[in-house]
Amino acid sequence: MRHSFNVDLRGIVDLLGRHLYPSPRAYLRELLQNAVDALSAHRPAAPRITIEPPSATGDGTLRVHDNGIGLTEAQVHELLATIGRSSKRDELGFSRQQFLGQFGIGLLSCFLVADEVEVVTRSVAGGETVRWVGHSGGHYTVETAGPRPEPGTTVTLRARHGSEHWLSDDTVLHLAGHFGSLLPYPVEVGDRLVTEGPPPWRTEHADPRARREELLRYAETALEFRPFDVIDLNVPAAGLTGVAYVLPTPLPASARATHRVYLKRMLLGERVERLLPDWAFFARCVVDATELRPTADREQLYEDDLLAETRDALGEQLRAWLVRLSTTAPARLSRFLAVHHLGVKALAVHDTDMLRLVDRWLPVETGDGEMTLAEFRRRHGRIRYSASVDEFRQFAGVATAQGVGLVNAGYAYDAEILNRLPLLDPDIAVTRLDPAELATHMDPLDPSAETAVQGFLGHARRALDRLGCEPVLRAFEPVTLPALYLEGRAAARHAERHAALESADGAWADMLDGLDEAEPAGPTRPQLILNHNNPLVRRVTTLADPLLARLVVEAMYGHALMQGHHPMRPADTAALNRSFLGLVEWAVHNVEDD
Ligand SMILES: Nc1ncnc2c1ncn2[C@@H]1O[C@H](COP(=O)(O)OP(=O)(O)OP(=O)(O)O)[C@@H](O)[C@H]1O
Repeated sequence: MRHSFNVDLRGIVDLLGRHLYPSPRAYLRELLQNAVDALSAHRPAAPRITIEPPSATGDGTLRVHDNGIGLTEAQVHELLATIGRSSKRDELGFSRQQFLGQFGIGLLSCFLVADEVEVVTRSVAGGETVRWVGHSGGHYTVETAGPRPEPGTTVTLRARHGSEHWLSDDTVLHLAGHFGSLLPYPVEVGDRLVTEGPPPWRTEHADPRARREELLRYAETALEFRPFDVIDLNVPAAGLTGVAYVLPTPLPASARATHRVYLKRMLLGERVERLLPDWAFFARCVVDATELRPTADREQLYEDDLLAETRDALGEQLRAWLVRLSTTAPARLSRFLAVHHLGVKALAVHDTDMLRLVDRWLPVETGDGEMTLAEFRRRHGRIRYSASVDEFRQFAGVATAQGVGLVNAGYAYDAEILNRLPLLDPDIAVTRLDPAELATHMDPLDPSAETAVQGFLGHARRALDRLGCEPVLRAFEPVTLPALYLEGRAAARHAERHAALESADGAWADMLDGLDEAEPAGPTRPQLILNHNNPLVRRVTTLADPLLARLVVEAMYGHALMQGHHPMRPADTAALNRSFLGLVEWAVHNVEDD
C-alpha cells in the first residue's frame, strides 16, 4: 500500500529559518521573485508589481500584487499544497530559463515572518478567482473569492507576533529597493517606484566618456569608492553583462574579493565570492547573469562548469585590459602596479604576457637601486638573486661593489618570475646567489703580500678551526668592511647533513651517507673573508703576538656573524665572550704597563 509523507510545516519553516535563509528578510525577495516569474510567464501590456505596506493596507498586513499569469483552482491545489512543487521546472525537473524560482519552497519563507499567508489569484486561462489561505500550523483552505478585475495574484501576509518590524513600511521599502532595483518590471512600494530601469552598464550613451563617468558615479554611490578604472564585462555563455571596477587601494591580504551579482536582474548578493579567479583581487564586479545558478540559500553562486568557464572568461577580460593599458597608457599602468603589483605578479607566474608586463614596467629592488627587470638585464646580461630580503640586505652592497648584479627576490612570486625570464630572453642566465660565489669575485692578494700574511693566516686558521670556519684574505670593496662571513650553499648543505647524521643511526644514516652526489659545488666550510683593503685588517695581519692575533680573529668572526644576522651557536657565543674579555684584559694590561 502506498502512503504519502505528512510534513510538519513548523519543522520545515524552522529548518528554513535556521539553516537555509540567513535572515527572514528573504521573504520579500521570494515574493518579488514569484511576481516577476508570473509576469514573465504572461507578459501583460502594462506589467506591474505593487506592494502595499501596512500604512497603505491600514490593517497591519502587507500585500503584494502582480498582474501576471495567475493560477487556476486546480493549480492552486497542485502547486500551493505541496512543498517542493514548482511550475518553473520542465518535465525532467530542470529549472526553466525564464524564471527566477525553481525549488518550490519560496512561498514557505513567508512563514518566517507571518502566521497566515493568503493568496488570491485569477488565472489568465480563465476560471474563477480563488482564495488560498495557509497557516503556519500546517493546514490550508481553498475557496472561490469575489472576482478580481484582472488576472494576477495578490499575496497578503499577517505579521507573526514579534515579527511586525519585518513588514514595516521602512523595512519593506528598503528591502524592495535592495533586491529589486534592477528588476525588469516596475515595482512600487506605496506610491514610491523602487525600480531604476536597466542596469547602468546597459543604458545607451552617445558619448563614451559620459557613459564612463556615469559608471564611475554608480560605483561611488553603490560601492562607496571612486574606482581607478572601469572595465566592461561580457560572457554570452552565461548571459552575463556588467562591469569590473578596479580598486583604488589594495585589499588587505586577509580580505576576499567579493562582488555584487544580479541573477535575471534580481539581486543575489553584494558579497558574492568566486566570480573572478583568485589573482584578480584588484577588481570588484557588478554583474547580471541569466544562466548562472544560485545556491539554495540564494546568497552565492552555485559552483558548476558554467561558473568555472565564466570565471576564466572574466579573468581573460581583465588580463586584456592590463595588456591594453601597457600599450596605450603606460603611466596609468605604473600607477596601477604601484597599488596592485601582487595580483599581477601572481598572474605573471603562469602567463607570458603578464610576465612581459612585469619585466617592462614593474620596478624591483636591485643592488643598483630600483629599476625594472628589463633595465637590469640590459645592464648586467645575467641575473643573480637573493631569495630572502635579509640575504639581499646583507650582500647587495658587497655584490654591487664586486660588479655582481643582485636582485631582491625576497617577496611573493619574485623567484618564480625571475626563473621564467628566459622565456622572454633566451640568453639571460638567472641564478640564485650563492654567497660563497662572492669570494670568487674578490681580488686575491699579490704574491708578496700573500707571503707576508702567511704567519697571521696560520694563527687565524687555528682560532677558527674549532668553529668550523675557514679564514681567507682578499682585497675587496668597500674598504670600510673589515670581514665578511660567507656560508655557501655547499657549506650549509654539508652542515645540515652532518647534523642529520649525528642524530640518525643504522640504515637511515647509511642512506644519508649515500646522498653525496646531490651536494652543490663550492667550499664545504663557511668562510671568514678578511678584507686586506681595510686598514685595520692590514695592521692585524702584522701582529707578532699569536695570542692577540687569535683574540682579534675571534672578535672579527663574532662581529661578522652578528652583522650578517647569522644564528649564534653556543661555541660562537663562547668565542665572542672569550675574545671580548681577552681583548679588554690585554688593553688594561697594556695601559697598566704604560
Ligand atoms: N505571484 C504568483 N503568481 C503566479 N503563481 C505563483 C505566484 N506565487 C507562487 N506561484 C506558484 O506557486 C508555485 C510555488 O511557489 P514557490 O515560491 O513556493 O516556489 P517557486 O517560485 O516555484 O521556487 P522557489 O522555491 O525557487 O522560489 C510556483 O512555482 C508558482 O507556480
